[in-house]
Amino acid sequence: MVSFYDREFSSRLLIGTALYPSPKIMQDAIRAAGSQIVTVSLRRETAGGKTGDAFWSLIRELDVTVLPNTAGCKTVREAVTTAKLARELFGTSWIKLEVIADNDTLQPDVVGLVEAAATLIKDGFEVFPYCTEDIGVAMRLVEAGCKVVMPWAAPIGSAKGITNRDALKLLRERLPDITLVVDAGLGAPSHAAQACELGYDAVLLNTAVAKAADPVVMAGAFRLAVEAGHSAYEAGLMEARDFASPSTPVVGTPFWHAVS
Ligand SMILES: CC(=O)[C@@H](O)[C@H](O)COP(=O)(O)O
Repeated sequence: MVSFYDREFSSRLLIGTALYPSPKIMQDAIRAAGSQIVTVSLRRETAGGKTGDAFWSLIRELDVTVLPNTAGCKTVREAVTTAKLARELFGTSWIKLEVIADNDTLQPDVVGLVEAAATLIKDGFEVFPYCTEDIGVAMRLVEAGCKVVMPWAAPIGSAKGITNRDALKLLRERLPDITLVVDAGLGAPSHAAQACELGYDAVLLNTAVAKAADPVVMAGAFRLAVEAGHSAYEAGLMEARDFASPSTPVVGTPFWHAVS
C-alpha cells in the first residue's frame, strides 16, 4: 500500500486525463492502468474535443480519487487562486501544485513553488508539488509541510525517462519518510519500473499512455511495470559492481575427470 496524506491506496500508478483520442479511450485506459488517483486540470484540454458534463460523468463512473492540478499556472497568485477554485469544485483539500517557469520547457518555477506550497498548506491544503530533482528544493517543500514530493524524471511530455538517476536516488535516501512520486517525462514502462526500483512510492504520467498507438494496452503495460519495479525494490536489488563474480563457483576436480 502507498500512503498519500494518511490515505492508503493499493495502486502506485497515478494518471492524467488529458490528450486521449476520445473520452471512452481515456476511461478504458484509466481502468487498464488500475489507477485509483487521477489528476485533472481546471484548465484542461477536453478529451476528444468534447466539453462539459460528458467528461465529468466519465470520471465519476471510474470511482477514482481526483487530484486537481494547477497546470498552466505561471505565478504564485495564479496557482493559489486555481487551487482554491479546485477545492470548491472538487470538495478536496488535495492539490497537485504546478508553478511553471516558462512555456517552452514547462520547467517548474521552484522559487514560486515553495512560496505557493507554504501559502496553501497554511490554508489547510494537502499539497502534491511538481518539482525538479533538486534536493534543496525538496527539503524546502518538506519544511513547508509537504508530505508528498513529486520530482520530474524529465520535462513534461518529453518521454525521455529518468535523466538524473543519482539525484532521484539521493532524494529517496534523504527523505525516507516522505511519499515520493516521479511525475512527468516517463516514456516507457521500463522508465516507470526504474523509478519504483529506486524506491519511489509511485509514478504519475499522462502523455506516454494517452499518445500511445493503443493507450489501453500501454496503460496495462505501465501497471505491470510499476508492480514489477516495486516488487524488485522490496525484494532487495543487488548493487552493480565493477568486476566479474562467477555465478557458478568452480571448486575442485571436474566431475568427468574424477569418474574416468
Ligand atoms: C498530467 C500531468 O499532471 C502532467 O503535467 C504530468 O506531469 C505528466 O507528465 P507526462 O505527460 O510527461 O507523463
